[in-house]
Amino acid sequence: MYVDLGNILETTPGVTPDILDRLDSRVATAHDRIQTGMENEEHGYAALNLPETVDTDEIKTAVDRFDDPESIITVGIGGSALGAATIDAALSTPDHADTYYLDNVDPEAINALLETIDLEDTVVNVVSRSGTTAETLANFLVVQEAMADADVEWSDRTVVTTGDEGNLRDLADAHDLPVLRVPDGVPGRFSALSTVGLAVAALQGYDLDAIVEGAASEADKLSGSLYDSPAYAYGAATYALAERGALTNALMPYSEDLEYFAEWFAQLWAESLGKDGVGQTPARALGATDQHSQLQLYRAGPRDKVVTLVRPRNRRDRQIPETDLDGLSYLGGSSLGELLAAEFEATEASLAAAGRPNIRIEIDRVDERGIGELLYGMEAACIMYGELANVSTFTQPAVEWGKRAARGLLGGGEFEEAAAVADKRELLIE
Ligand SMILES: O=P(O)(O)OC[C@H]1O[C@H](O)[C@H](O)[C@@H](O)[C@@H]1O
Repeated sequence: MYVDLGNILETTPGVTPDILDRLDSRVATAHDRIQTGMENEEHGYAALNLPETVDTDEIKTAVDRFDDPESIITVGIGGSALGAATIDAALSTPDHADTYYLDNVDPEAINALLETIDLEDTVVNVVSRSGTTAETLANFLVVQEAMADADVEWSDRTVVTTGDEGNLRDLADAHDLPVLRVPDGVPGRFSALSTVGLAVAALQGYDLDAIVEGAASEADKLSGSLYDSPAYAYGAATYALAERGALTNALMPYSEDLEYFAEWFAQLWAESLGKDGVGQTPARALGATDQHSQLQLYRAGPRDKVVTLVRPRNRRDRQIPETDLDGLSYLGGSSLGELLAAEFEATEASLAAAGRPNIRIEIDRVDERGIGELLYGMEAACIMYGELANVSTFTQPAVEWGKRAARGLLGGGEFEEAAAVADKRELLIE
């Protein structure tokens, strides 16, 4: 992964080489803390050990029994869906299995899927770290029933990824389902490089070891200086920018294959860093498409953003046919890749000219190695940001409140505080 901070120095008042140099001594201290956490396998920090600890053979063996399915349904939410979906979206081609992610409980969407899919040729991949998430368990019960109704032996078509306890573990034990274990100390949003994120990749036949090698190459670059570690450079720079008012981080991949990566990044950044009244709001954009929709705001709206542009340095290309249409001759002889590169650089220039900070992130290619680099690099960046901002990166108490509230409102437990707040919604305008 390559991180180019060039434009933030030119565009952001107060972010000077001098500031980065001073920040670098704090990066060194934070790196020591991170290393201690990794060595002691502390909760959260243990995720950065995954390139060394993940057992790819275990994952491949667990899914071996499923022979080339037509479809894969992943039932999971948040960190239990986004990592797998990001890897899959980056690597999938039309000859792979169709993949679906039940990460919502919208009955219309689930009915539509279950009514059209061939359940006999489907593998169900159920993922929940806690094993207790209401949405995931509800969706799994629905899928299980649909399979039984279609005379499909659901227990032969299901693989579970979960922890040692919880409803999902009980269910797996009761039906003798194959179980992949969620490693200790790895929070959901940092679990893409574990059993949680790699089971779909294994089912699809992607090269798990190359994903892990990509991640390991970023791990090798973690050091006590932001100038030597692209991941730390990104974490430290976005922190410095947030301190100077860049409270939104618009992540804009110039690659359709990386569109989902922006979704994954949004959870990582929002849940990890949004604490104690601080944080940086992730926004999702896609280049070049959103140049024609969101760029106006990023260049001319409030000065409260940094734009992160992401692209592969190499990709398969396609020539644009020559044309003699008036005014279009400039396209002839170019390729779509060249046009996309010009759009990317034009966006950087356009933001910089308006004094808007932007950071460039590149990988060599969107392949197994590249996606491993990006996932690991951004996780390390996030942890570095969290250390500098002094937030508890690995907790999500605000989400827990909502989970308990939903359960309480459904009658699954007392939570009077939520009921009292819900009852106060009386300002109905019709
Ligand atoms: O994997 P699970 O335990 O089902 O959790 C799924 C998701 O639940 C919550 O919303 C947490 O805030 C997320 O961080 C987590 O990824």
